[in-house]
Amino acid sequence: MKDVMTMGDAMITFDPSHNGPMRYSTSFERKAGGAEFNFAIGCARLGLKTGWVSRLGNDEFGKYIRNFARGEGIDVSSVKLMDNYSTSLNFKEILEDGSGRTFYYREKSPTETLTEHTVDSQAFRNVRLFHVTGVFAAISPEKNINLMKRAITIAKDQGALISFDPNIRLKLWSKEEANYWLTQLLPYIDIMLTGTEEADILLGENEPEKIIQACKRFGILSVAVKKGAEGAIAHHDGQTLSMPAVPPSKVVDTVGAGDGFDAGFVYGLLNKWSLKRTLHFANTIGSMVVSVYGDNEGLPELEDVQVKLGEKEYVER
Ligand SMILES: O=C(O)C(=O)C[C@H](O)[C@H](O)COP(=O)(O)O
Repeated sequence: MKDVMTMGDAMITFDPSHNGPMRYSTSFERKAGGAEFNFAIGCARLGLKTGWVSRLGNDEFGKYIRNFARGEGIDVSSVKLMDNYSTSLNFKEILEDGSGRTFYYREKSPTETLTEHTVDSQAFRNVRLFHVTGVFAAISPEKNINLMKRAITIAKDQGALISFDPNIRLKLWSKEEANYWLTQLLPYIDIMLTGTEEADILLGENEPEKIIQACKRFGILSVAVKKGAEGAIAHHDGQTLSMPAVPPSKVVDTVGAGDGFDAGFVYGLLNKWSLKRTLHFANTIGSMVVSVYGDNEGLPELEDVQVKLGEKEYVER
């Protein structure tokens, strides 16, 4: 039995060695990223038994990403390296305030080869939670929405919860396309993890209370609305709670905070924590991610969060 399963593309992420406009960035650090991949790392570091379904290029970068995931303790038995495909790339621009832009080179993603017929359907059985996001959907909308529906149905039939982060990337598709395809997934979703702008595209609502009500109309009973530095509002078990963000020690790179929040939120729900504890835990992880460079380098292990929350002592030497 796995705690968590996810499916999606991963990329080599090039982080600039200096902040500022990308056109002046002359050196980069080679790392790895991708929404579902970051989520899987976040879950695995918290101690959840995690699996990831993907396709990477049969190249040096694909081997690096697969080894990286394996090193994090993620089950990569459903990650295959494909001949004639190159691993996707992503160059990051980071501005002075930690915000930035991404530049994708992923026109022919190896996950194109992942179909209803080639996917290992066994991967979705016996999992407590299956996490999907709009990034994977955006890569090949028609094929991937069908694949996601099929995988979700397998997981759900065996009792899994389905969590969903719209992760709408307007460099990959338009608002209209995102709305058309992603709304098809909503009737299957149990846990919605969204930002307000994404919710506006998806549900036509950008106020947390209205987002929660709109989700309910699709049968989505657990909702977290992420508002970055303003904190988050969540609804679960009939209770709605708003909590401020946990102030980070510094903000150097905001990418990956949402994925980290998602991992923390599902961790709390899987452990049947109170909504208050779950939301504070997820906010804490988000704040830890933004104070470290990289999409997933700041994702903490469980012990790191416990130290941050004052639940455990940090012993220096
Ligand atoms: O896979 C993609 O296309 C991505 O955009 C990867 C991003 O690194 C993460 O998805 C970060 O997303 P946030 O956690 O919302 O900052």
